[in-house]
Amino acid sequence: MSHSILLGVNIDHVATVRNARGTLYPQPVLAAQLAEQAGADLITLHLREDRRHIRDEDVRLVRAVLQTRMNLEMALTEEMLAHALDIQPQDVCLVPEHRAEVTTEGGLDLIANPVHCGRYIQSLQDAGIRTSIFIDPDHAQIKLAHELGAPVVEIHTGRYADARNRVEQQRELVRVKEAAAYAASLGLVVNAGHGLHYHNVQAIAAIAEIEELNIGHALISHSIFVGLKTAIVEMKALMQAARCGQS
Ligand SMILES: CC(=O)[C@@H](O)[C@H](O)COP(=O)(O)O
Ligand SMILES: NCC(=O)COP(=O)(O)O
Repeated sequence: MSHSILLGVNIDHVATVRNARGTLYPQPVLAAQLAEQAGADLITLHLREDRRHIRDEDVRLVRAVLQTRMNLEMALTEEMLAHALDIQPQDVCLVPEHRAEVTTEGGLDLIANPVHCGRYIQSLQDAGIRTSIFIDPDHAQIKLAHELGAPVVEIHTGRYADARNRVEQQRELVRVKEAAAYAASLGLVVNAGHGLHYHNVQAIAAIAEIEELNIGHALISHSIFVGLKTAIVEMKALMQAARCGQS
């Protein structure tokens, strides 16, 4: 457990803006460099099968210039495994993908296919790539992630973020807290992410077992109005204040 908490900036939606018009700008690689200069502890990017935002060239460019750490999110496909083994990011986060989804809808279901998931974890770990599992706050899934050899889990905070009222939000917060404590008790590195923004991040950042938050859509959205540097500085300040019990 640490007094500081790391911020992974997910730059997917810089590419969304670029792809909207098919221009060369805004460049995700420039966003990655500016984010690092602003204090991002790592850069997260999701190379989706449908390339709706981040594309193969973005991953190569970012990997070539990154000073901190690349966390590459990918589905469990042979194509994506080959990309990861070629690019050699410091971290990979295995996430479920469904083409029709607007965004990631849930954590990876390890229980449904443990052998398949275990093979990807083993291949990545054998290549020296630290493997994280994007996972629901579910003890059975977390236990299996540990048994399959994943050193890291990223707890899906989507249900917390999408809660329709305070009661539901509190219930989901308790699930995240209990899952974080359980994962840490197994010796896993515990991260969290999805749907976090400037008004809901505090309660998650205050969870002592969580080492890193990956935040993208809300931060990039805010940067449209205040700039990327300010958006990152503000988010890190909120996270750190929450971690130190000052919010
Ligand atoms: C796994 C996760 O929650 C996000 O990092 C993921 O990238 C969401 O997908 P989009 O970025 O396409 O919304
Ligand atoms: N894994 C979560 C992530 O990278 C960013 O998710 P979001 O903040 O874009 O919802």
